[in-house]
This record gives sequence, structure tokens and C-alpha cells, in this order.
Amino acid sequence: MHVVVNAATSADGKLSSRRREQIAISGPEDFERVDALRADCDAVMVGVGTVFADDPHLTLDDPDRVADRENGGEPPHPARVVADSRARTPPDARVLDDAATTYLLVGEAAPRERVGALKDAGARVVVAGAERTDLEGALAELESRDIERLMVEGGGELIFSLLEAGLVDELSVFVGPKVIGGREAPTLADGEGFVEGFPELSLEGVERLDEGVLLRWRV
Ligand SMILES: NC(=O)C1=CN([C@@H]2O[C@H](COP(=O)(O)OP(=O)(O)OC[C@H]3O[C@@H](n4cnc5c(N)ncnc54)[C@H](OP(=O)(O)O)[C@@H]3O)[C@@H](O)[C@H]2O)C=CC1
Ligand SMILES: Nc1nc(O)c(N)c(N[C@@H]2O[C@H](COP(=O)(O)O)[C@@H](O)[C@H]2O)n1
Repeated sequence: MHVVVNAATSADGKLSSRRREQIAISGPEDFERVDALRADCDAVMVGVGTVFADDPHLTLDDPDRVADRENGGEPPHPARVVADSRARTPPDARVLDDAATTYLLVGEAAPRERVGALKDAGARVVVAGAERTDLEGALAELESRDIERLMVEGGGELIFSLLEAGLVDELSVFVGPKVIGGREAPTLADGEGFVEGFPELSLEGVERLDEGVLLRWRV
């Protein structure tokens, strides 16, 4: 599987404010690029923290891209994936509507009644790991279900875990013209943070977009 992490940060590296509300950091050119990147992937993934914060839909905006995928024999939208160890995704979350297939990656300890309710809401449940979702195992299971190219949109907890597990191939970051600040505000990679063995990045592209810059790294 090829894993691409894509996110937008403020100039000071924040994904959002301390209120964890969705903030439009990207401008129209970058949102257009993100839509194209989604269309080029088999699935789009977020952590359950992003589901709580943003209630994202994770589908394609451009009907031409939907048509192109269908003409190529693909589903109209990429699948949606939520890392959700304890099956806390609200059954009425937008990612669970019938626009696309949605996988929830849960741990074995996830409460059965919540897992059942989410299956009833249309989710396909992948169990990997005892308590917290084992991302390596879960991604291997997704690969066996024909997900070869996975885009990860965030947030910071999930991105850190994927980097820590060595599962990220590419990192694209749009750095936008805002300062958000705040020690509690989420950053691109949160979690415990690294103290050694820092992932090494190789710069593949720098491009001016909107009033910011797109940085593309190979991990
Ligand atoms: N600017 C941007 O591009 C983006 C911004 N955001 C912003 O980011 C914020 C949300 O980020 P954040 O709070 O970090 O939440 P995340 O979306 O990263 O979700 C984190 C949650 O995912 C669950 N999870 C399951 N398995 C794992 C694992 N192995 N490793 C890590 N997490 C796992 C955990 O809960 P549990 O274990 O209980 O399942 C964890 O609390 C919001 O403010 C949102 O607006 C989000 C995406 C993009
Ligand atoms: N690329 C990007 N730029 C921003 O400025 C953002 N705030 C985000 N947020 C991500 O987009 C998701 C929303 O998806 P839908 O429009 O609902 O499909 C949100 O959940 C974040 O993952 N991304």
C-alpha cells in the first residue's frame, strides 16, 4: 500500500485552534488540489478526533472527477476510513452516509453494542489490535480489500502514529497565511512526539498556491 498524508497547517504549524473547530487554512487552489488527490486514491482516512471535530464527508466535490472514476470502473468516491479504536463514531456521522463505503478500524475491546450500531449504520468494521487500533494490521487488511493507495487527512494524533509506525510514504503540507498559536492547538504530528529516530524527509516539491506554499516530501 502507498500512503500519502495531506494536511494544511497555519504558518506556525497548527491544524486548527485550541477549540479544535475546522478552520479553512487552504484557499480555493489548494482545496481543488485536495479534491484531485482524493480522486486519485482508493480511500481517504481520518482519526475519530477529526470526525468529532469536523464531521467531514470525505467525498469528491467535482462531478467530473466522480464521472471519470465511474467511467474507469471505480466507485464514484474513494472509500472512507476512520481509525476509531473504541467505536465512538456517532452513527449519524456524515462519513456513514451511503455516498461511499466506510471502514471503521476498531480494537478488539471496542464495545460490542457500539460496533453493532455502527454496522447497522452501514460501516464495514475492521478489527485490529487489542485496545488501540493496530494501524499496521488494519492497513494490511484494507490492502487485502483492494485499497492500494490511501490518503490520510489527519488529524495530528493519527498522523503521528502512522509516522511512528513507519507507514507513511509521502507527506504533503499546505502552509497557509494564518497564525493560529496555542499550546493546546493540534499540530501536524502530535501524540507523544519523537525524541530520537526522527523520520527523515526528502523534499520533492515546493509550489506557491493561493497565498501559501505547498511542500511535498518523501518519507
Ligand atoms: N488542517 C487540516 O488539514 C486538518 C485539520 N484537522 C483538525 O485536527 C483536529 C483533530 O485532530 P486530533 O484531535 O489529533 O484527532 P485525530 O483525527 O488524529 O484522531 C485521533 C483519535 O484517533 C483514534 N485512533 C485510533 N487508533 C489510533 C492510533 N493507532 N493512533 C492514533 N490515534 C488513533 C484515537 O481515539 P481512540 O483510540 O479512542 O479511537 C485518537 O484519539 C481537529 O481540530 C481537526 O479540525 C484534521 C484533519 C485535517
Ligand atoms: N486540506 C485541508 N485544508 C484545510 O484548510 C482544512 N481545514 C482541511 N480539513 C480537512 O478536510 C476535511 C473536510 O472534508 P469534507 O469537506 O467534509 O469532505 C476535514 O475533516 C479535514 O480532514 N483540509
